[in-house]
Amino acid sequence: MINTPLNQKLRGLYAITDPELLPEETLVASVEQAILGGASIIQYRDKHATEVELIRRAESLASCCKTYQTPLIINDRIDICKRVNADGVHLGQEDNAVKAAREQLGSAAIIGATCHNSIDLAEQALTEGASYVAFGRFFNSHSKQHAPPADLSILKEAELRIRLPKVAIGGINLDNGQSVLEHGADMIAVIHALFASGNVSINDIAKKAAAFQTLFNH
Ligand SMILES: Cc1ncc(COP(=O)(O)OP(=O)(O)O)c(N)n1
Ligand SMILES: Cc1nc(C(=O)O)sc1CCOP(=O)(O)O
Ligand SMILES: [Mg+2]
Repeated sequence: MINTPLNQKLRGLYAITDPELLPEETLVASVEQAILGGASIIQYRDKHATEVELIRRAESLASCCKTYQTPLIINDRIDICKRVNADGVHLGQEDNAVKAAREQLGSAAIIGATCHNSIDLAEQALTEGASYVAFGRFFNSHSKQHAPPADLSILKEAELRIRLPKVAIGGINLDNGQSVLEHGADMIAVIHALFASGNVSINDIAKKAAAFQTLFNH
């Protein structure tokens, strides 16, 4: 396993941003609420921003996350991670992506890999130097409806075979989160159930994050 002091944080609620739910005006304040509620790790995920917007938003988030000593992961973009001095990247199934990221970001970076429903992909990610493996989607997802489905049993299988923290993602909410943890997830990654509106106020994000974090105490 990669030995970073941040490894101790690879457990708990993994909050992922979404530009539709969190426009730039509310992005940092919303993420701050998630952190205050107890989120352990933040991912900046933004598929539609321009280069300038990506850098500006990632810089703002990096500054906020640094204040709270909460790791910031950048989705897809090693270059943006380097540019804003974030803690790591999350990568999909591009060829050798994890290996390239490890080479470019060094041994202290947190590098996550999407493994869908596959132990083989997780083994490959481990070999290439990943810090954690992500499985999903476990439930219907508002944020990525066509992500490949996964079965909760993959988490138990990974527990036996992959010596890395395991993230579960896809449609996770306060009702099904406990079952995901019971199957062996170390982190639950959430967009919609944490950041979707229906919030009476921004403070509700902190309350929801705290409720997710409570699941880890059982
Ligand atoms: C924690 C976490 N797990 C999975 C994903 C999905 O990554 P990917 O398959 O590359 O898809 P996009 O997020 O890029 O659409 C993730 N971002 N984070
Ligand atoms: C970004 C992403 N990746 C997934 C995968 O299965 O790889 S599911 C997903 C969306 C997660 O958002 P929500 O909590 O709103 O379902
Ligand atoms: Mg990706």
